[in-house]
Amino acid sequence: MVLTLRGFKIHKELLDPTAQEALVEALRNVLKAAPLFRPDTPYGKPMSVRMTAAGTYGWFSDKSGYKYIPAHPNGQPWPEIPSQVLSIWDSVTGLERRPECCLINYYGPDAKMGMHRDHDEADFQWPVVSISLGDAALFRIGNTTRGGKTESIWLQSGDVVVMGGDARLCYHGVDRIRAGSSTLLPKGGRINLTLRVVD
Ligand SMILES: O=C(O)CCC(=O)C(=O)O
Ligand SMILES: [Fe+2]
Repeated sequence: MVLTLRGFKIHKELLDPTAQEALVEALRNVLKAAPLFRPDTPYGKPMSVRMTAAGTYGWFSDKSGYKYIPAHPNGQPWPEIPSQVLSIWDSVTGLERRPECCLINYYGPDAKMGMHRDHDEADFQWPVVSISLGDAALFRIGNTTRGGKTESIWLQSGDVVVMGGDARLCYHGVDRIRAGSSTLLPKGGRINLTLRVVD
């Protein structure tokens, strides 16, 4: 089932439990090679989400701002994006072009993500694809400018969201996680993958 909310295409339960398990297994290797870290916002406050990445680029934030970087803060190149993840991109976008960054966000029980737009990429014609695994998250969608009315939807494990077209530059964020709502991740919490064409 695909829902459209303000141009965000939400593929409910696109990934069945077996596909979700396989994805978690593939991510285990990525996380071993590129451990989660907690970036600082440009305002100096640590983010509540921990993150890492796979692909040519990883997304990074510190006092100097937001940017894409070619290696993990520990100096190692980012691992490759797992093939299962690329197949999901292929199936929901139908594009020849593939993403160069798979950002991996880990939300513990108290983590959230403030309203923002993804606008550090070179070309906004390419969509952003987001994959939810583990605990459910209350996802809020706003407008192309900050403020105004918003709408929220719970994203469940296995849901895949495509932000393309006018929705590509819409504000969005995660208000909260419903801790314990999924048993997919052994330690609980939520993993969100966002796939982006960077260059
Ligand atoms: O966790 C989510 O569902 C959204 C993540 C997000 O918006 C981002 O990483 O830019
Ligand atoms: Fe985002």
